[in-house]
Amino acid sequence: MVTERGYRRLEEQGQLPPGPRWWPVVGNIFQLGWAPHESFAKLARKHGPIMTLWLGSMSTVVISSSEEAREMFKNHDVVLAGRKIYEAMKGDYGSEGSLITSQYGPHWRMLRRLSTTQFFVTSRLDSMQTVRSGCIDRMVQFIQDAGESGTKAVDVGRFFFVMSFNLIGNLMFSKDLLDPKSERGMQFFHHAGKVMELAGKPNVADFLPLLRCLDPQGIRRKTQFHVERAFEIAGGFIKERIGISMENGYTEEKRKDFLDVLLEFRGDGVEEPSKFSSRTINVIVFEMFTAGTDTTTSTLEWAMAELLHNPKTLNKVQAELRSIVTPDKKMEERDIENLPYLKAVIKETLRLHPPLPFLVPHMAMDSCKMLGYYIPKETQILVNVWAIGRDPKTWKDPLVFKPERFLEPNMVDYKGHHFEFIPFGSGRRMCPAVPLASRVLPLALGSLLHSFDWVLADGLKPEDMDMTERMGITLRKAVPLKVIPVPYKGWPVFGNMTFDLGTMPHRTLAGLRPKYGHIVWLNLGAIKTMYGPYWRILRRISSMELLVNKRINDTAPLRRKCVDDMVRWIEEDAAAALARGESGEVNMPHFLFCMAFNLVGNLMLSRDLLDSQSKEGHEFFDAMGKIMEWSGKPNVADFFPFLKWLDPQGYKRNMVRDMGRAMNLVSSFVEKRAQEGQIGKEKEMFLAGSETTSSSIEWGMAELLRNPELMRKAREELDRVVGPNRKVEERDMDELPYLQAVMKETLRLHPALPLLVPRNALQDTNFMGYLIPKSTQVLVNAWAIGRDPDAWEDPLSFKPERFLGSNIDYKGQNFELIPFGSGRRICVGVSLAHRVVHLGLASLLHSFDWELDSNIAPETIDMNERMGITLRKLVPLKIIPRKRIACE
Ligand code: HEM
Repeated sequence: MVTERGYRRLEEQGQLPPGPRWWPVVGNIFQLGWAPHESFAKLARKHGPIMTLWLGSMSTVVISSSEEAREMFKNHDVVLAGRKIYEAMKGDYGSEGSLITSQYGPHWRMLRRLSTTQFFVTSRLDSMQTVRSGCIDRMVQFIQDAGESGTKAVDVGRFFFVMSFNLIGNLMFSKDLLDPKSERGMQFFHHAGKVMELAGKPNVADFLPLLRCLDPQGIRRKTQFHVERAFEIAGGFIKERIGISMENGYTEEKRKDFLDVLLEFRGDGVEEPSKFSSRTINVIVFEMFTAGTDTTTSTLEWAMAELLHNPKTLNKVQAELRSIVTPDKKMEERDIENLPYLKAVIKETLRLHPPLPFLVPHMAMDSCKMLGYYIPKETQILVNVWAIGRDPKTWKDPLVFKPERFLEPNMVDYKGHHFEFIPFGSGRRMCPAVPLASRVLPLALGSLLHSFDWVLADGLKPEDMDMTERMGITLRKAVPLKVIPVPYKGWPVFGNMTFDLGTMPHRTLAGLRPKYGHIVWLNLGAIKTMYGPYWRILRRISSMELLVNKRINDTAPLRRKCVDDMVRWIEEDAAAALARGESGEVNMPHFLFCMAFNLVGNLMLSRDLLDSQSKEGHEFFDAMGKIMEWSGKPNVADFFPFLKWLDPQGYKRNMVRDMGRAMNLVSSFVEKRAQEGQIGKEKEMFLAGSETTSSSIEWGMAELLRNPELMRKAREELDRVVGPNRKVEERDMDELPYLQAVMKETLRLHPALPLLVPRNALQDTNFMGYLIPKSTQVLVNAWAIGRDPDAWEDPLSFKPERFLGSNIDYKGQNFELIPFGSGRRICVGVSLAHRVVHLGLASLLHSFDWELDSNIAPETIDMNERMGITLRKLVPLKIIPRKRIACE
């Protein structure tokens, strides 16, 4: 065997892996620092990914890159499968019964086989599923009680610890140890906790053999004391269990726990004992607690901390969860496979915060050669998985918490084959409990994210969170995470839903953007369409084939006629009002709507349908106004199908009535004037096409009236191009860039369909790194996009000039301006609408001077919006037309 002095000579000769200079006696101990994983990573940058350190007299090789780890586990796994036993682990109880601390050999093999074939085997884990979900349910309940319904901060780490402890307790003895009623359980918890605390303390006796017998910090003595107490208690549980099983005998139906497995074990009596002594059982039991609780707790606490530190990610993982597990249900283990993002969150947590940053220290069972270096027998081997998980050579933006990286196809997992990500180790000594951890970690985290919304305590901002690490038995968060759990009630709470939407959904949704980013997930209940039947109407028009270009070109004279009619009606209406001694104000939306409606009627049926003076015209307009009112109110029955027949707010009744009125009128026009029998979709087309065009012209007029200087410019351009002696024609449009800019600016600020027409995801889609599950309704907030300060300078000002000399238009190619949508489902009426809005607005400006009532100053024109079928002006624009001499 090589002596210590011998090792050092070998190092000097360059046969041992290189390393920093060491001091006599203490070696490199002073370079350990408070965060050895970090200090070692720093040293490795200088001395290489396989490096020798002297911890006192303990020669240590540190592996710090995936390539070196691959070499170790692939080619030297057996010889490096020993365990370095620390002082605290040594005791009278020895390492005889322990899987973690036993050296590689027959005893270890027997225990390991027991673990993999009995404890963590799928069939046993499946049969104990209810045990796990029970522990997690109790944790949710404890947190709910402690959080006092969303007002009080809780230390989540403590709850995770209790849950993991009880979980192991149940796996071992079918017993909740941490039950206030079980005093012995609480004592066991106390002593086990102390042992873990002591094991995490650096012990000088490990590094300086001379001091070993002195046990200078008393760590060994104290550890032994607590281990003994814990063993006594566990021994009591075991005895009781043996008593019970003698009394009752085991029946086949009884679910076996780990203790049953240990008690029933019968070995060959040669390489393995014929049966386990109670001491061995005690050691194995105790070891499961030490191995399982702190690792699970630390991972879950870090996962929560990272999510709160990255609210968008939190939002995203909750969205995924709540789309897969409805709020009235509990998350179950079988849901995990449908929650790829949640699994990715767990992996990303383990990448950045492996609970055992050096694995459990390995030891060379014999001397060997690795990567050309000599590794003497009994060298301690530390694999710095913390540094490997943050290696910039392997990981892009290694310090950023980005679960998306694990969503890519063929991405790595932690099963020990991808050496860039080995939080559970690899090879023979790899953690045997991976199958258990893969179930518990996502279930525990997912259940908490599903049951509660989480708010940081004391108004702490995510970016101000302290994310420092503290090294104990595992790598924990230095400052315990304090968060307020707000019970999540999901969509059955109507208040929540109404808040989500409001009567101005585009504004509400835009308001969520600063907090949640550009893609926001909302759970709007069970339905797929947000505004019930009206959106469906609009959706249909976009798939109709009626608006083909050729037809539009051929029908220019019809539009001209409809616009002329409008001008004439306005003139007559104003004259009649003046004759009645009124101011001559006309209700613009009424005439605009009639114009647009007739236009569609003419296009489709070659008939005028409305006459502004007719009784039907007024009745129709009134019904339309009512529909707008009803459709502007969110209807709970649209979100909750089971409420449909109740029609709780009576909206549906009213809507059906008014919709019926409008539809009947349309049908009667159609039948009367066109003698057409079956008209289905076309009826809807009338409403949708008329609404969008007329509301756009109304907004354009309103904006120009508010900005007289802009009105003057638009007028000047018209006078110059068209002149006083003829009407505006569609062919003039190319010569009217300012008018076009006015219309673009109007559609930017006031898109008629602010959320476009909702789309449905036809299949699960990965969209910009987010999972959009099949059937999700996708709303594009064109209104918010048009007002985005990142895309538009001074976005809230009406400035047509911004479009002069620019190529931006609304044909679906410039995504900052998409009032008609884009892509396959872009409004099929875009060319028609383009012509109608320009012709309509131009004719109105060219035919009349417009005056406001003398009490109203331009800048005080009410520009509030109202959401109906389209986004209308809340207060209908009423203005006085004065026929322009120029237009005679
Ligand atoms: C987040 C959860 C967990 C992580 C990250 C983790 C990680 C690890 C690591 C890194 C090792 C050492 C591998 C090596 O030395 O090469 C290990 C070993 C071990 N783990 Fe886990 N573990 C977790 C949960 C558990 C649980 C829940 C249990 C038991 C209930 C458990 C039982 C063990 C045992 C018995 C060993 C020793 C294996 C041996 O030496 O052969 N672990 N674990």
